[in-house]
Amino acid sequence: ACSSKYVLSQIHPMWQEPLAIPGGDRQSPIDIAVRKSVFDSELKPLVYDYDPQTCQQIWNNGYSFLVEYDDTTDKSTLKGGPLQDTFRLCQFHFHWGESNAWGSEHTVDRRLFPAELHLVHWNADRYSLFEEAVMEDNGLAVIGVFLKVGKRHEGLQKLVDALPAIRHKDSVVEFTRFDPACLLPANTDDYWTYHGSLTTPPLTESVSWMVMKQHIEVSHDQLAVFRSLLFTSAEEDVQRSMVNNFRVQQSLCSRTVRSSFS
Ligand SMILES: NS(=O)(=O)c1ccc(C(=O)NCc2cc(F)ccc2F)cc1
Ligand SMILES: [Zn+2]
Repeated sequence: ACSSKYVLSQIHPMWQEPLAIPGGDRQSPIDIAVRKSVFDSELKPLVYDYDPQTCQQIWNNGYSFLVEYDDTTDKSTLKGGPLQDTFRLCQFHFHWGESNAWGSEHTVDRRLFPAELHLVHWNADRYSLFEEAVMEDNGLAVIGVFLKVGKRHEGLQKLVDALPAIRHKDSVVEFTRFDPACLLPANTDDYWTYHGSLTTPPLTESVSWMVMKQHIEVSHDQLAVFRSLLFTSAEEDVQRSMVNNFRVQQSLCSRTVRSSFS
């Protein structure tokens, strides 16, 4: 009876909250209460400069799928915004729900989106490796972009077409010449920014978050392919759909969310 593989979409144990959290007063994600955010005229536009040639592979890490970039040189960088230094792109990934009603990690005035994109960068001016930067206060910069279901996203399709090859945890395929800038909204000047953490263990409090005000649109069918991924490796008897891979909103504590727009 165990030989028949069946698929469950249950809350993955990983998303039960760990007990002890380092510090714990600047955790992510959060709800962005728009009327409580503070306009900061000092915030500059984001300056991103991504080289599609640095795209290397796409893989299923058992939490999400990641598109990884060569971050051994300053070829794909982010600066400006609230950032003092130059940050290198190391990977991007998504979080999504089992239905279009939820899936994002951040919310805006409690509004949930079906999915959220995270572009992960680390401070190459001050550290020499991601693993070092991830432990430091000003070590990481993550851009968050909300996804809404609507028209098909042409740039996303190349990525969607690669997903069946990495259905199971720990599967990886070569993935090249993908420009992550195509996943950014037209307007990247309007964002909210705050100091937070990784949203998956080890939840380290090293992230400058920049959440875009403008969302991008993907089609229902494109999002459905995300949900065809599995949390489980090929060897496991019970396969579990990779859905609801988001963390619940955390307390803002004494933090203020700043906006780059009034
Ligand atoms: N959802 S998110 O954008 O907040 C996020 C971004 C990156 C990571 C990550 O790199 N984890 C692995 C990892 C963490 C470490 F702390 C050290 C090494 C390492 F590989 C986790 C969550
Ligand atoms: Zn993430």
